[in-house]
Amino acid sequence: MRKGYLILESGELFPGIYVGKQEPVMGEIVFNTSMTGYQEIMTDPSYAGQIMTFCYPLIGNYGINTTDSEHEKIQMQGAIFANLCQVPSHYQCVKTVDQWLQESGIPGLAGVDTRAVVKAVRKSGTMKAVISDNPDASGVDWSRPLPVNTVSMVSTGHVTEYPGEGPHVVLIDYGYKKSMLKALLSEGCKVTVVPYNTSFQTIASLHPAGVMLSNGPGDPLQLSSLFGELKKITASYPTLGICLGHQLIALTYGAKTGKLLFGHRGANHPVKEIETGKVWMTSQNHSFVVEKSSVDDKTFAITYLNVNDGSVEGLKHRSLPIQTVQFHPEAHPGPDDTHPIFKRFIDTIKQSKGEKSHAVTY
Ligand SMILES: NC(=O)CC[C@H](N)C(=O)O
Repeated sequence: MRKGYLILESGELFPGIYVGKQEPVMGEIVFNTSMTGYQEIMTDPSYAGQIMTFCYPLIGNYGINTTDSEHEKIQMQGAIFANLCQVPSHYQCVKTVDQWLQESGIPGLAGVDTRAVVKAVRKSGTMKAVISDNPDASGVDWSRPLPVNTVSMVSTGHVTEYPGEGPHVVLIDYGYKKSMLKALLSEGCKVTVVPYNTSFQTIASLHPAGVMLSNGPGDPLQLSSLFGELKKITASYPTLGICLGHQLIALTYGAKTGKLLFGHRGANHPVKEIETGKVWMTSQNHSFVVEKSSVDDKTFAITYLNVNDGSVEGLKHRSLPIQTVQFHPEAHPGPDDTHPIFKRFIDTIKQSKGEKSHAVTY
């Protein structure tokens, strides 16, 4: 057992035991309050560049299986645990979290007072942090920048087609989670996954019936050079934007985004659907939000609001078939929850088929 330390840029130091790859790493410290789903969280490309603090005190008790990953590999820079179970029990378990971290070359710390870490992050906000075997914080170079072009690090480099009998959806990959693809395929869609910087012309040549903009890591403004193409794409096809996709659509149509102090990450974030007054429990994972005051009422209707802090959780374009959600409908923390958002998107595609009203020629 080797001692390791989590050092926050604000100066706090938290001791623990090194797990996974025992080497130093720097990232942005965040926390997630979910009680289960650690395999999905660790492989979600939206966490690229971040060190994740798991709030739930016991992680790893059902091990790692071959089916639940959201991507082929672990995406986070590092992981912080209170108790990390080394003897998991589940009929599908193939390895422990520690073994998986080691194989993947990702450092982690176990035995950490994660409640204290969360309190520090809630006070000072998400910030740089390091995992190291050296408790002397004076040696850390905090001026070292964290990567900003994180989407290009996780997006695919090629076009992949998944067959289906239903409407053809082009999924723009900013770091998509497999559950998103699965949700579309389960509705019978044919899906073509394309790289994050695919042009309008290339997408048009695929003749989609609808377009989906995925989740992804980092600040949505890293992709500001793509807003022109995104405007042509979203003005031409029924569009669904999820999380980063939602933020990109808002920015493309003139709204602004800002950064929350410590983000929303967990599986029980209450969101109110404005039209019905119904409250959904949602899975969330984001730092950035669309600023409510920047949403032009003539362009968008706000469709969902966060019950805890009133932040914008969804938009619907007033004249184009564009809908967006900040939360993750594919990650339904209960049995079905917000999956109907995909059904609604497919209904919109079916209704729009043949209609020329929104088609734009460039
Ligand atoms: N899950 C996501 O798509 C996250 C979006 C963005 N990277 C944020 O942190 O706000």
